[in-house]
Amino acid sequence: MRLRVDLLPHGEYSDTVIVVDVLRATTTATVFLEHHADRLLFSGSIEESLGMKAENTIIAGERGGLAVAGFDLGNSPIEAGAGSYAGKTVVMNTTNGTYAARVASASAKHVLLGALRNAHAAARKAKGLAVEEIAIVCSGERGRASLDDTYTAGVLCEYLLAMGEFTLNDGARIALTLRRQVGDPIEPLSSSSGGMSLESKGLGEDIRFCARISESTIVPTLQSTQDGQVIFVSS
Ligand SMILES: O=C(O)[C@H](CS(=O)(=O)O)OP(=O)(O)O
Ligand SMILES: [Mg+2]
Repeated sequence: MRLRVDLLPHGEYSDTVIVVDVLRATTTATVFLEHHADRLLFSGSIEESLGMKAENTIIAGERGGLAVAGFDLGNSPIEAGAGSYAGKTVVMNTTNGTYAARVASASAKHVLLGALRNAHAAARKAKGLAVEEIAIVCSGERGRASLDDTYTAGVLCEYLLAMGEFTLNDGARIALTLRRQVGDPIEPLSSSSGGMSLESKGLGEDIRFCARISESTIVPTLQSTQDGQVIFVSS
């Protein structure tokens, strides 16, 4: 089986993908499902999100790390964890993560959302689904590779290598080398450009939350892409 890490979304995926945006979209998505959201709908734009306002719908996301005017919530996993979403659809749109997930969903057979929070569960689920390739797709930071997502990809690779044999691409070797050199996740997350930007906005507690490894067994899983709607549910 091939194990591939793309440091940025690439475009074409044939088998199983784990999309990573540890700061913060895939962490926050996991928390929404932990708190019983029926489903997550990843929209293509802020305008599309605002057009989906309805009863039993929560509109969440950010620009520049902060909640958008007219949205119910931002992109904070701590804020998401303060609510209960049973019977609700959460519509998310963020700068990097929801875009990467939409790119992967256009071609892959299976798409999972991974973060440090659900790393072990996401790796195990991907191993169970994949036939020939697991691709870990880092969302990155505004079109550039990011330390936080690359480190998280390294943690996922470590778990996967403990579950079986893989041939690795260069991206997987880079991610593993980073993970093996830097044990503590706080360091790469807080020194990444996304992490420094969150800290400067007073959102440092989110970084600490996102750095906790394998506390959740929830893996957001692509349910459908019908009519251009990219929907994730709990698995
Ligand atoms: O909300 C976040 O943490 C980031 C914001 S930014 O791109 O770093 O300004 O968005 P995400 O899509 O979760 O990377
Ligand atoms: Mg990010």
